[in-house]
Amino acid sequence: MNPNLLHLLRIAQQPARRIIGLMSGTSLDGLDVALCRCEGSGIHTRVQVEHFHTVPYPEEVKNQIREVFAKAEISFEQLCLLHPWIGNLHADMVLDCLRQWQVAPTEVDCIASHGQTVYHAPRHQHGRPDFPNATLQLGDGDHVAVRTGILTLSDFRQKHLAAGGEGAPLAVYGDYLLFSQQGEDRILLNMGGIANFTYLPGSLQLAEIFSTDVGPGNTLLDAFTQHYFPTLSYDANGALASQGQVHETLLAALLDHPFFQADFPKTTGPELFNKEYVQQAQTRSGTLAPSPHDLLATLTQFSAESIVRALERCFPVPNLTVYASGGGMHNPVLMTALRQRLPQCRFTTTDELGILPDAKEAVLFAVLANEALAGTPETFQGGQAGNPAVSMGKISFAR
Ligand SMILES: Nc1ncnc2c1ncn2[C@@H]1O[C@H](COP(=O)(O)OP(=O)(O)OP(=O)(O)O)[C@@H](O)[C@H]1O
Ligand SMILES: CC(=O)N[C@H]1[C@@H]2OC[C@@H](O2)[C@@H](O)[C@@H]1O[C@H](C)C(=O)O
Repeated sequence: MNPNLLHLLRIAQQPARRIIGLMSGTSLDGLDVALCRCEGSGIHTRVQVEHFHTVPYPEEVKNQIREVFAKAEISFEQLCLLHPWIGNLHADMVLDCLRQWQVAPTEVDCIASHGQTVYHAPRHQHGRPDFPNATLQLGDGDHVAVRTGILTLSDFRQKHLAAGGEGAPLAVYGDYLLFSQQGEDRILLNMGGIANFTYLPGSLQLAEIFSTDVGPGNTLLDAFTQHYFPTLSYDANGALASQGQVHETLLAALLDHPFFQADFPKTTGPELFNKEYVQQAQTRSGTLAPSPHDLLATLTQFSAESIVRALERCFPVPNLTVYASGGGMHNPVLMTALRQRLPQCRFTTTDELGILPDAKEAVLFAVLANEALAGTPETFQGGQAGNPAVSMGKISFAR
């Protein structure tokens, strides 16, 4: 037998595994690296985050990715080169972290590599009925495995697509395994480039659990902050938005899009929520030249309002505990708007559940890899459409 398979079998049979979860999201801010100790599997999964670090993307890396990011027309050569290039880049970032943490690569069982999403095209967004839901993450797993010497699982979203999902949100699987609690209806709200939430009913009924994207989290805020204030990459602590006024007519135009009326679950990305989206809403509402501060105030309210409306549509009397994560939870203007609009909800963060909010998505990919190795797809049997009962991740051996 190929010794790689014996190695895989040994890792799968261990009571616990050390797995590095990697996530680089739509904000292009960097690579989240979470070294996790995953014990057990399925609903018995226990995770301890041993180390976490976000390795910032240098400006040059962001620029290379931006050449293809969320663009319908690109250089095919650039796309081809980026796939191994990002794989090697992420591998080097992992090796740097391991050196800093004084952990040898041989002490890690597996890497769970999400890769860099460069294009997300659910059918409702591409609008071509003869083509399926599609999504593309770059950063080839074989390159990560060979360069680090660590078994790597990657490209998690394709199985979800193949089994009838939109390739996202995948958070629901890990959220269910780690955070379900009998007797408390929970919302796990992640505000990254795109905002999404998972609903975990206190009844623990698998069929009621679902996860959906709800609209822009920070993606528009980042785009216009960078546009008007080129030395800044985001509106830190909402400092710019807090100096502006919300334009109600522009806000109404921003919220007037079929995406918001479509049924849940649904997914989206910066392919829809981008500068053109805002410019079109400005044209329709006749608000052509709001000041940069007013525009950022309005866009922050837009992010908050799209989250609030999604929650209100799903739960007519939202009386829930909301566990926030992702970069948006550091924005007090956004968080205050959410609290004001949903006074009956209790807002906290996943810290309360033992997972650092900035690490949450990377941890969830470690959990997906743990399930692929040691769990069974049956764990999710009976889940809603959108959560197919499958194991995700492609296996790359290091040798
Ligand atoms: N102190 C802060 N104040 C305001 N915004 C912040 C702050 N810290 C982070 N952010 C926002 O969070 C963003 C990064 O969030 P995060 O890393 O969760 O996104 P992501 O994982 O790239 O996106 P996604 O989850 O959509 O894939 C930044 O681009 C910025 O907009
Ligand atoms: C295609 C893609 O990368 N989608 C991301 C993105 O970032 C947030 C939101 O849009 C979510 O649907 C998803 O990531 C998280 C980790 C998920 O799959 O749950």
